[in-house]
Amino acid sequence: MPADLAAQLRDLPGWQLEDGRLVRTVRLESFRAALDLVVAVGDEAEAMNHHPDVDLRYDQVRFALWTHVAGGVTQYDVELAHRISALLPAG
Ligand SMILES: C[C@H](O)[C@H](O)[C@H]1CNC2=NC(N)=NC(=O)C2=N1
Repeated sequence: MPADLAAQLRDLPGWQLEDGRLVRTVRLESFRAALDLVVAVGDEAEAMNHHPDVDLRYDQVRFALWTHVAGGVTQYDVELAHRISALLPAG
């Protein structure tokens, strides 16, 4: 767990720490938009070799980020959260 995670969370609006995971749920305009987001996040995950837990339900996607080998949240998860946030529709 990064020592300054609380401070870093201030730069990650919409994300919260839940049961040792960095979590965010987003609602998109359609299933297709949600699916496209999941694919785009997948591309980032593959580029980082760091993968989210994804729960896709119609137009809603929940991302839960944690580092398997560490059993909790690390800087990799903070970085992936920023990349996911950057992929979200504005507003
Ligand atoms: C072998 C492979 O590099 C590892 O399993 C990677 C893959 N993606 C990963 N993703 C996440 N979230 N945590 C990990 O520890 C992790 N490890």
